[in-house]
Amino acid sequence: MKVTVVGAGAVGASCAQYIAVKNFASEVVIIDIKENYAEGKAMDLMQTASLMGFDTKITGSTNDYSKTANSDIAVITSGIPRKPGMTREELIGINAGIVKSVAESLIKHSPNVIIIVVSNPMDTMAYLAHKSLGIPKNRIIGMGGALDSARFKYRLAEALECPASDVNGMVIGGHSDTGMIPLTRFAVRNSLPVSIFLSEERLEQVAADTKVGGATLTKMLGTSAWYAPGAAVSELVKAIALDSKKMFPCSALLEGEYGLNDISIGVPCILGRNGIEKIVELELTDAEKAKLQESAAAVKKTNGLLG
Ligand SMILES: NC(=O)c1ccc[n+]([C@@H]2O[C@H](COP(=O)([O-])OP(=O)(O)OC[C@H]3O[C@@H](n4cnc5c(N)ncnc54)[C@H](O)[C@@H]3O)[C@@H](O)[C@H]2O)c1
Ligand SMILES: O=C(O)C[C@H](O)C(=O)O
Repeated sequence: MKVTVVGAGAVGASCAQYIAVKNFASEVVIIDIKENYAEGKAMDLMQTASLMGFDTKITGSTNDYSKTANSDIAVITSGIPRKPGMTREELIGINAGIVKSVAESLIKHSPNVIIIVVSNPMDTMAYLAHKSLGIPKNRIIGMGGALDSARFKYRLAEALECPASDVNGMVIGGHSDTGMIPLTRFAVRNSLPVSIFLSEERLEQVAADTKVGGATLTKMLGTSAWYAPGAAVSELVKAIALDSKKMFPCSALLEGEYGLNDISIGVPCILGRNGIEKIVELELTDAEKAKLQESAAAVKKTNGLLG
């Protein structure tokens, strides 16, 4: 299993690290435009192999896509991150050109690759990859919901004063400060609805904190987060590599599901060796449906800014 990670920055390096440490891929190639940067990150990571006990071979390359040839999975993290006070949508002007050219270079050398788009604004960048490449829709996956759901679980565990491993919950909708939809109705501690333990007001606070999870960290760090994003990507890569058929909310191109068309947005997906193997359609309440429609309208507005 060969995995390419484009962008050797904070998220790309964290993603390569988690993939290697989980030890399921034979090879990870990191690629960046900054001279020697990916090579340096790859060497540094390789020097952790004997310490961390993994056998994955990590190499780096400065923009030479021939090194990525025949990748099974490629992750696009190239582009600029936001600074405190910015929205993800403000990154479109610079990141759209980067994501389009990177996606085209990847497909030239790996015609069967499954692409995971991370660069922001992620739902629009995933849509752009679909429109630019025209490959089967199961092979382009936007990563946002897996991260947002991890943050939802973190906030639920905080409110419940329990370990995150005791809770489960999912966030669907657009990967934006206002568009995320934490599905509080379905969230559980062990198998019990969290509404047994938390008041409506506390659950609303959990949802609100989840939605601004990225902005909160950007304010604290001066740039956006990387550990949880990298870990979330590594879980999607692992589910595809191991053909696990696990469910994650992913930004998927919709063709009528949830009443939406011509948009990539976060919905529950089953991941396996073919990428998105199934989009799961939930029975949403009228209020949840309205939130999803509103979230989709905002993503479409951003898509409209693509040249
Ligand atoms: N979808 C998500 O959940 C999620 C989570 C975190 C970050 N992000 C996004 O991921 C992106 C990367 O964030 P980061 O913190 O790693 O930024 P970063 O600045 O640390 O790294 C980005 C890297 O991309 C490289 N790059 C730029 N243009 C390139 C090109 N054409 N080809 C190859 N490499 C190129 C840069 O040289 C840099 O090393 C941002 O757009 C950020 O908003 C998304
Ligand atoms: O918040 C950001 O801009 C980066 C990323 O989308 C995140 O949620 O951490």
